[in-house]
Amino acid sequence: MTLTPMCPCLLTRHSPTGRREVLLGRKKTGFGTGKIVGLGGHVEPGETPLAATVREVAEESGIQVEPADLREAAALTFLFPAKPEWDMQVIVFVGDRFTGEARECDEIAPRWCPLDDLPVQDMWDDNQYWLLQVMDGPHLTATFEFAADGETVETSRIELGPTGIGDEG
Ligand SMILES: COc1nc(N)nc2c1ncn2[C@H]1C[C@H](O)[C@@H](COP(=O)(O)OP(=O)(O)OP(=O)(O)O)O1
Repeated sequence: MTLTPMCPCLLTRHSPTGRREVLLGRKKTGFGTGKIVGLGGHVEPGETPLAATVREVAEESGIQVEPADLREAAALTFLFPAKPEWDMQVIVFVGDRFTGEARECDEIAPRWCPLDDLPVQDMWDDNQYWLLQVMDGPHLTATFEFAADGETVETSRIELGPTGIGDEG
C-alpha cells in the first residue's frame, strides 16, 4: 500500500466579535476541486511534514507561521479501496500564532470559518469525525475508509485519541 504524505494545517483566530474561526479554503484546481479544505498539500521527498506545512501555508495564503508555533494534532490515514491511488497519510498541524493576512492564490481561496458553523456540506466527509476534536484535544490517530463513491466515509477507526483505543464508527 502506498500512502501519499499530506499535511493540512488548521490555523485559528478570534473574530472581532469573539467567535473562534479556523482558516480553510476552497480548492480551485486539482484533487477535491470545489471542496473546503485545510490549507496544505503534499509533503515533498526529504521534507518533514512540519516543514511542508509551513511552506504550503505560505504558498497558498501568504501567511507566515513558525514551526515552533504549530502542534501536531492528528495522524490520519485515508483509504480509498476503489481508488487506491488516492490513499494518503495525513499529518494535521494546528496553531494560533502567525503573521500576515490570508490572500487568494491560483490553487485555493482561503476563508475564515466559524468553528461553530463549519461549511460541512462542502468539506470532506471525514472532517465531521475529527476536526473539532483535535482543535484543543489530545493527539488523535485514526483511519478512515471511503466508500466506492470516493466521497463518503464507510468506516472510521479512532486508534488512539480522546475516546480511547478501538473506537469504531
Ligand atoms: C480525502 O480526504 C481528505 N480529507 C481531508 N479532511 N482533507 C483532505 C483530504 N484530501 C485532501 N485533503 C487536504 C489536504 C490538503 O491540506 C488539502 C489539499 O490536498 P490536495 O490533495 O488537493 O493537495 P494539493 O493542493 O494538490 O497539493 P500541492 O499543493 O502539494 O500540489 O486538502
